[in-house]
Order: sequence, then C-alpha cells, then structure tokens
Amino acid sequence: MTAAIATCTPSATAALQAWRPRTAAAAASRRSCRRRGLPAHAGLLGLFGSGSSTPQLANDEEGEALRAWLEQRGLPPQQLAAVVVPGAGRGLAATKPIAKGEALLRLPLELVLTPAAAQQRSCLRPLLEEAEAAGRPLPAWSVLALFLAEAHAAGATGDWWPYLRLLPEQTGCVLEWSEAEVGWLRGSQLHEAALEIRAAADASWQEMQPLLAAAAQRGLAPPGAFDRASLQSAFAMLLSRLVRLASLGGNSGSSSRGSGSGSGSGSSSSSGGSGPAEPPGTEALLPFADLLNHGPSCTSHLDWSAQDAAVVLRADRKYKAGEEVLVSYGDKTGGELLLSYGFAPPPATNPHDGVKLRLSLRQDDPVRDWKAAALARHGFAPSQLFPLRMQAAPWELMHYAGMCVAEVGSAADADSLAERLFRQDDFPRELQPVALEAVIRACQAAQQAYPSSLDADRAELEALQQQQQAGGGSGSGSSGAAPSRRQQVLQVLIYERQVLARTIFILQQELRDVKRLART
Ligand SMILES: C[S@@+](CC[C@H](N)C(=O)[O-])C[C@H]1O[C@@H](n2cnc3c(N)ncnc32)[C@H](O)[C@@H]1O
Repeated sequence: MTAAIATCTPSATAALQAWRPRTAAAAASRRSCRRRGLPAHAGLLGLFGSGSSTPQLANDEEGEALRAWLEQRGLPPQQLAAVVVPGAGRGLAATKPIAKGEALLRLPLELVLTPAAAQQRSCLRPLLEEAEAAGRPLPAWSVLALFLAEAHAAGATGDWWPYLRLLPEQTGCVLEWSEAEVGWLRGSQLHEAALEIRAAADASWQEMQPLLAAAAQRGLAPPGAFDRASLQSAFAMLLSRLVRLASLGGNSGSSSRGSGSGSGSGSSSSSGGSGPAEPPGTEALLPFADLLNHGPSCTSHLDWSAQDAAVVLRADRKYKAGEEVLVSYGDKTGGELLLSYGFAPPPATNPHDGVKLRLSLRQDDPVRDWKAAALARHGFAPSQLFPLRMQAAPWELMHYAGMCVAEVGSAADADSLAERLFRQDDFPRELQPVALEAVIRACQAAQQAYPSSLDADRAELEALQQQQQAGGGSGSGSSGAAPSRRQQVLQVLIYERQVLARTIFILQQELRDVKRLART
C-alpha cells in the first residue's frame, strides 16, 4: 500500500489531464472518472478469508426453509445456490457453468418487495394510504422499514419469516457503530457522510412518530413492533440490502412516494453537495437475490427486465460451477462500502477506491452569488465533493476550481465562463495555474484535517494485522476471518491520504508544465 506514491512516474502523461479538450459526447458523461494505470484487481480472492476459492453450499435448515418458501412463492429453478462465504456471510454460487451475458437469476415480481408491495401488506396500510392521499406520503425506505419491523415482530407466525430469519443480526453498517467508532472517521469526508446517514435515520424515525401515534390510537400496531431499536435495525438492514431497480417504476417508485434517504446497493451516494438528482427507479428488497455479495470490479447489476417480467442479473463474465457470483453495489470507495455495508475491500482490489475532495466557493468572494448561480445552471452546488482516485479525477474538478478562482465582473461574465468551462470544455489558459494551485491547496488542507499522522495509522494497522495473524484479532464480521472495524477504518483512511498525496504530486507536475508552457 505504501508503494503507490514512491513509484509514481513524474511525467506529464501521468497527470490527471484535467485540461485536455474533451468531446461533447465525453462531456455528456461528465460524472465519470478517468481511470488509468490501476492495479489489476484480485477479483474474488479478497472475499475468501480462508483462501479457498470454492465456497461451501449452505445446506442448513434455514437455507432449506428459504428455498421452500421461495419456490412456493413462484421462484423458478435458478442457476445459483446459497453458499457460505468466510468473512462475508452468505452468498450465491453458480450451480453450473455460466456464459458471459447469460441471465443467471430471475426473481418474479411476487418476490420483489417494493415500497408499494410493503404498504399493501402492512398493518399500517390505512394510515399510509391516508398520508399519501393527504400529499404527505412516508418516504420509501420508512415504509419498508415499518414493514420489516412488523414482519420481525410477527416472527415465525409471519409470512416472511423464512426470509427474515436468514438476515444477519448485525450488518456492520454505520447505523450500528458506536459514537467512538464514528469518531475514528474524523478528518475524512466519510465522517460527514456517516453523520448524514445517522441523521437521516433519526429524522426518518422522528418523521414517522405522528403515524405511529395514530396507529397506537387506532389499535393498528402490534405491541412493541415499532420501537426505536426495531426501526433502527430495520434501517440498518435496508442500508445494507436495499437495491435500486433503475428500470422499475418512476423516480417515486411504484407508489407516489419519494425514495427516502437510504443508500443501499446500487443507489448513489448522497454526500456530494447538492449532487446529481436522485436516480430514477424503485428501491426494493429482493429475497434470494440479496444474498449476492459485492465484487468491486464487477460490472453487472440487478435490474428489472420488463421483457422477462422479473428482476434479472446478467453475468458480466463466465463463471465455473461452484464459483461465487458477485454483483456490483455501485462504483463505491472502500469508505462508502464500509459505511453502508460494513466491509471495505482491500484498495488494491477496488478500482473505485479513493477519497472525496471538497471544493467550495469562497465565503468572502464578492461575486459568490453570481458564481453560485452560474454553477447551479450546470448542476453544481456552491460547495461540492469530487471523487479522487489514485490516478484519476473527474474532469469537472479543475473546471469547478476554475470557477472558484476566476475574477468575474458581472453575473453575465460568470455565466459565460461557466458555459465555456462546462459546456465547451474550453479552459482559459490564464486560469490554469491558479486553478491547479487551488486544488493542490484543497488537497493539502484535506491531508492536514486527519487528526493522526499517516505513519501512526500505518503502524497501528500493521500491529493489528500482526495480532490478527497471531490469532488475537477480533473480527467484526460474520466470521472471525474478517478484519476488525478499526482495521478497516485505518485501511480506508490510509488509502485516502495516499490518494491525496498522489494527486498533489501529479498536480504539482502539471503546474510546472503549465508554467513552463506559459513562459514559451
Ligand atoms: C446484500 S447483503 C449480501 C448477502 C450477505 N452476505 C448475507 O449473508 O446476507 C450485503 C452484506 O453482505 C456482506 N458483503 C457483501 N459483499 C461483501 C464483500 N465483498 N466482502 C465482505 N462482505 C461482503 C456485507 O456484510 C454486506 O453488508
């Protein structure tokens, strides 16, 4: 992990290339990052703490009960079977060789628990419908959380028990962390993201209070079903299992409600300033399909197929019989995965790993309002997070920095500069060095924000790893093979700073080149 900066080749071609003109088509996909020179990823290997590449079939009583329940509810024969994966709980493995592109999972609508389906089955249905009719629908993830809490309280007497009893008791997501553990993230943008996620869960809990009070008054709520702890664990479950089906329903799901604050599998992180609009689709729980574990380099997603009238997964590569099949939970960094799912893959296995860098319009900029309005027209907030990877940054980073540092004389000037930067991808030469310096300063400030030194964190991680190897480690996952939460946090924070250091190094090269060019 330490080699990245030391082995960096200082050449202009290794730079982030934020200045290079881009085509309109490339500009259209402006949320994407450049990726070059990333290490070959280790695929499945990172998953198997035991070093085994053949997961064990989950032939236990609970697995059998789930299989019978799924069959009874119309699950057709699948090419996947539940397996036990050391360090990752359960997973799904191919039961026969699978060709690339093959549809290897089909989950019919009866088994897709959308918010609308949850509302239909909920004991709170009359109240949820009344709230909807009054134009105050509960967010999607709150409806699903209420359903999960109700089904959990029903226990073995409920319809959903064979599914629920297989869900892990602890997900490892940040809603289950202690305050002290959340504090470990201080200095990183992840700290802000963690607090946002926890605040969203608290806000959702508060928001449902009037409905729960009405439910109690009308005798609709089973005793104890909707207490704080049950809802908190339902939110944690959703954070780590909810899947956004981009092709099912509209932005508001199959009912008229919005999609809430959850950020489960496949949904985008909401921690980037005002960021992009919530992606279209419906969030849903997918029994059986939600046993699929995340592969950082996977490109296949679960999605609704109208043609198949089912949620379908297509293989992004071929699989041997017995091999664990993975999906992508989204292009997430280790830190983002840790917050939502309780695990962080080793950075070398995760091509999406990196750090978020915040750039902001200066508070004392006399033309801040003009710039903010101009940025807003291109989808940017006055303060914005940009994802950095080891050798990659979104091209808008420099353009945004250009807006931050430019001197503009009028609102129209701010507009035309933004137009030039973001629409025409035309970066005024004279702005380049100042924008570069601004990004370098932002990276340096981000480095300074971590309360402990990189060396101290590296030493602690190494000591913990040695302890674990010697048998003294305390795994926080479902198996002792998983690294502890502290180890994963350290790994994430160390990598973030390595990416920042590398970015600074590359940008300083670029700055030298730009200044040299300006002199000639
Ligand atoms: C949608 S569930 C997947 C099924 C889960 N393994 C189970 O046993 O129910 C997501 C959870 O699986 C685990 N997980 C998924 N991918 C993983 C990976 N690559 N490494 C370690 N754990 C993983 C994490 O605990 C995560 O919160």
